[in-house]
Amino acid sequence: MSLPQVNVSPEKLYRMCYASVQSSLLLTGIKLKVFNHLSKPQTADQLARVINGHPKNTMLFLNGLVACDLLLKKRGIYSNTPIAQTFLVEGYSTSLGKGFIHQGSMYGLMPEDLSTLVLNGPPSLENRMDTGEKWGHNATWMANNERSGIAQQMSDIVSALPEFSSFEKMLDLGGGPGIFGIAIVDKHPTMKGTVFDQKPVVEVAKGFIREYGLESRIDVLAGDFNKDSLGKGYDLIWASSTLNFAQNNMEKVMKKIHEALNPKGVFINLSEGLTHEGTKPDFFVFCTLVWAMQNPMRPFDQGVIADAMLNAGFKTVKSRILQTCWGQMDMDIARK
Ligand SMILES: C[S@@+](CC[C@H](N)C(=O)[O-])C[C@H]1O[C@@H](n2cnc3c(N)ncnc32)[C@H](O)[C@@H]1O
Repeated sequence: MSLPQVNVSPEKLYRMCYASVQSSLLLTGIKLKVFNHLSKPQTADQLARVINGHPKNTMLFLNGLVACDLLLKKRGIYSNTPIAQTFLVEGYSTSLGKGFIHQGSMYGLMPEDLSTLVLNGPPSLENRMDTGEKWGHNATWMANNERSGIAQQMSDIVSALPEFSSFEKMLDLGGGPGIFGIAIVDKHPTMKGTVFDQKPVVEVAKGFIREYGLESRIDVLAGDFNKDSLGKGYDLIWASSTLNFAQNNMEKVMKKIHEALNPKGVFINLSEGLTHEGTKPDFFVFCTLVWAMQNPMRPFDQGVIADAMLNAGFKTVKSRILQTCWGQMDMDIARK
């Protein structure tokens, strides 16, 4: 009897099996405030005393975080790497820890939970994520997701549009905490803006508008974009990661957007755009999988938004694929 002939390596499977260790290390580091403490370099024993931890296991845990490149270790002294220092220390406008804890609890499904979703489909309506209360609750940490790079990147792109200087009024549709709208309005000397979202969410947006001193230029409009008017007279409408909630109503909502724009107005949508029959880019396949299983909506396939824009009467649509810190995304720019 001889050993089997193996022509393919199972290494990828081992790595997938242990991938959840990395997310547990990240989330536990946030929970135990390790990154706050390691803003000041220290040994494992020193940190164990601070967090009241078991010395050997604290050292093993910190070694795991070093393997993830979130910490550095030099002669037994641990310190944050720049990515941990910028995004995982609490109390900054770029702190992402709170959001990761929330998202981790949603994505960190145990195999039995995922089997239930695969076998039984979405849970009852009470667990749905698209209620105004849930989004209102999440809007504060969502702001840090937005202002940790992507809002800056997008406002650079929008402000480089040839017609940008002529814009007088914009709408941030499904704007959440409103950071994209704030970043775009801030690039313009006079343009006014409105953040449209569900009532509990715009209440949070008001706080951020105040924080950036834009109360005289940005207001909020509470409503449901599937049912309510979006207002009118906009030169620019911006929507990011939000039209998934209009998926069953896309034709109507896109027509509303078209009507709410002034002649020659511009609608820009930023969303995931899945390709290869819904299997790429892997970042969005992974990060949308659980909510798509739990909710009625699903991630967009590439080109769906652009087609809807043309069907609603937009004259031209230009589509771009962008590398962002939220993964590869599609920007569709429609002109009326
Ligand atoms: C994923 S968040 C995106 C927020 C922000 N645009 C961004 O890119 O970070 C989706 C937003 O859509 C809003 N939303 C969902 N359904 C909506 C509806 N029917 N009417 C208005 N807003 C809605 C949610 O309240 C939430 O703020």
